[in-house]
Amino acid sequence: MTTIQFPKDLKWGAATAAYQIEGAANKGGRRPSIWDTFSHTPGNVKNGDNGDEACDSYHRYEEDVQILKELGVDVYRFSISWPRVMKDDEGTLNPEGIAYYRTLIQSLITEGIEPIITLYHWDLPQTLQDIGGWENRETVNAFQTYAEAMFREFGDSVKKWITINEPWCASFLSNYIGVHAPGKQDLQAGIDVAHHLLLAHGRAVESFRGMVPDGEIGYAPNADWLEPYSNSQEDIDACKRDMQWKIEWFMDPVFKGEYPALLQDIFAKHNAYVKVEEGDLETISQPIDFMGINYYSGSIARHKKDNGLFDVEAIWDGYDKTDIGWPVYPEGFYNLLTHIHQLYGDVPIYITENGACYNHEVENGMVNDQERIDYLKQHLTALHRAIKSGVPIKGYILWSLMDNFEWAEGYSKRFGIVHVNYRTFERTKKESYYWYQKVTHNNWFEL
Ligand SMILES: N=NNCCOCCOc1ccc(-c2cn(C[C@@H]3NC[C@@H](O)[C@H]3O)nn2)cc1
Repeated sequence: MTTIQFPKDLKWGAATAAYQIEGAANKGGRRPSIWDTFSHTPGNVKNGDNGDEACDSYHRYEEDVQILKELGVDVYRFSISWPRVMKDDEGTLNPEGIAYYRTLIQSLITEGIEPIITLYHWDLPQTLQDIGGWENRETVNAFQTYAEAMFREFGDSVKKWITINEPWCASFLSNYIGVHAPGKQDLQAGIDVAHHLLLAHGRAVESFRGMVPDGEIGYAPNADWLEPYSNSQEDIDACKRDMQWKIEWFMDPVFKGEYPALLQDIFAKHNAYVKVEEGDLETISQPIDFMGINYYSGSIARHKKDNGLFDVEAIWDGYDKTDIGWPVYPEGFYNLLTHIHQLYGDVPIYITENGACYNHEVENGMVNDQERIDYLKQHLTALHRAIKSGVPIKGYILWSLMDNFEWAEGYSKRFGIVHVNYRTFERTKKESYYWYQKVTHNNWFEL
């Protein structure tokens, strides 16, 4: 048997996000977010699902903290619901919301689990969307006000912070492709939102340096990996264009202080331009302490003329697929991490999301999700290979602790290592939970 042994200081974690697990959407003074509006609009979310109740973690957080404690993780990554903690967009706190997160944070620390807070995990207050949302530069100011309030309230006990989760999803998937909230299909809107998300990231980092001097802050881009189908320049260039859309478009501004020219030229062909104001890139590119990487899947891909923005076509035939239909592609994880290391050097990296959708149900009190264990083994092996290649990986945070509201897929797609019964909210630890529990305790696993 082969064992995969990780560095002793690697942090093990699990992740969730507010709108996906909390529920209590209209309780405790929470205001509506764009995902409340989007999910309550017929046709946007599978089966008409919404986050009104979700996993009811707002009321069941004590049980969830115990599940985390038994899991043996070092860190728990969760997000703060902006509309739950801010009464308005001018900085007025909602005491009930603040109290909820203070209790959650203290519960985690009491159990020896380090909290990692994500400030923006897509649940923008609807009141800001009503003035244009992230397309409006005013939302950047409101985000900085919110971030400063959170640093003031929780910076004494929380030392690791993530500004923006998956800016590609929150900008292009949501405002150009249109499958996530607010559901626009406008390339210029996607570019404007992406720029303002990066600017909001930079503003929060600026505030953080003065307010939490002993803390660490980063952000969490997502990327997949596209491997050229052939060594033709056409296929190589097609893959490069699509990957730049997730990697360079969101990392060059932060680490190089510029947007990639290749994509700016492509966007210009569609009369879409990034509108950078004086000082924006200086704000965006100030140093951060780590980068989160969210990876799920990838595939080979090839040039296909007039296909989408980048004349590229992913080829998913022949791959094992998860239950959300994405190829199982662990080599892409290794390729992505070493590629990012080559591009940006020794920026410390946390894997802030990696996991798989398998929709097993409870049978005789257990959930046999061997496919998820196999996915995790393959991807942790790829991670181990990347670490051995010199990529500075500081932690692995599994998506997700529990089944939850998977955005436009609703509750039809289960990513958790803990099963959730959405009628009773009963939690059932899956076989993958027990497998991961051994990894977090031993820091190695057997292939
Ligand atoms: N590339 N072009 N696509 C064109 C067609 O896209 C159609 C749909 O696309 C996508 C792409 C990506 C995702 C996605 C979901 N998660 C999982 C969540 N991560 C944050 C956390 O909350 C998890 O729930 N990560 N990524 C969904 C849909």
